[in-house]
Amino acid sequence: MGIQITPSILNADFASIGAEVARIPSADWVHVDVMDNHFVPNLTFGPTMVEAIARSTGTPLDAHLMINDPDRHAPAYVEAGAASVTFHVEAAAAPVRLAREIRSAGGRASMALKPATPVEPYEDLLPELDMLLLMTVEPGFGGQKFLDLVLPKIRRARALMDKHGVETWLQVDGGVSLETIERCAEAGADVFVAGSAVYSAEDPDAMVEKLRASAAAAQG
Ligand SMILES: O=C(CO)[C@@H](O)[C@H](O)COP(=O)(O)O
Repeated sequence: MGIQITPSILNADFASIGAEVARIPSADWVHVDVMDNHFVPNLTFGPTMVEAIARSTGTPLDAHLMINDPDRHAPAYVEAGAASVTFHVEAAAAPVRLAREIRSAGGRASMALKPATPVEPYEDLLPELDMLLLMTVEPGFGGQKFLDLVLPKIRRARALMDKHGVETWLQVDGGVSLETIERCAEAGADVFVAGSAVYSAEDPDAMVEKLRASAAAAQG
């Protein structure tokens, strides 16, 4: 599978979202941040917008649900066209059932952990997941500073994945840039969300390629 770069459109121009997505043809995924103003103090969009973005691009969508009650709402995002759906374990009532529902609806099931949520209690869930997302900022906003304190957790998550021999991808999200991506890759992450680093670059697509090269170099 190798390194994958998934630009977040949170800091893109929402008035021209189709054109903004078209600026990053080298992206492996497009990361869409769904926020409900309850689980996080910010509000973005719901399945209707995800459906419109999915129609506008051939690049698969990676929907990150920062919402309460994902048990009820997550399957709608698979129906809207997201190929991968991430729910937060802090918000899910029944994460195993939810991961299975996402998979049976045809999506890749992914679970996210906020920076202070430990990974060890969820070790046995890894085979149920296609991806584990470790947040490297507190969720809610783009453009925040990368939290180095998450690096040991990335290493521990990678060790648990190796121990269980699972194919689960390990994603990081928040403050990922040319300055921080190498540290994440060295620690064992293989899927990288980058929002402001991509959309504040003069050439967003060239930045996607630079990020990929940097992560690949760090992994050797
Ligand atoms: O989920 C989130 C924020 O909660 C992220 O996807 C950010 O949108 C990433 O933006 P940068 O930190 O890369 O600017």
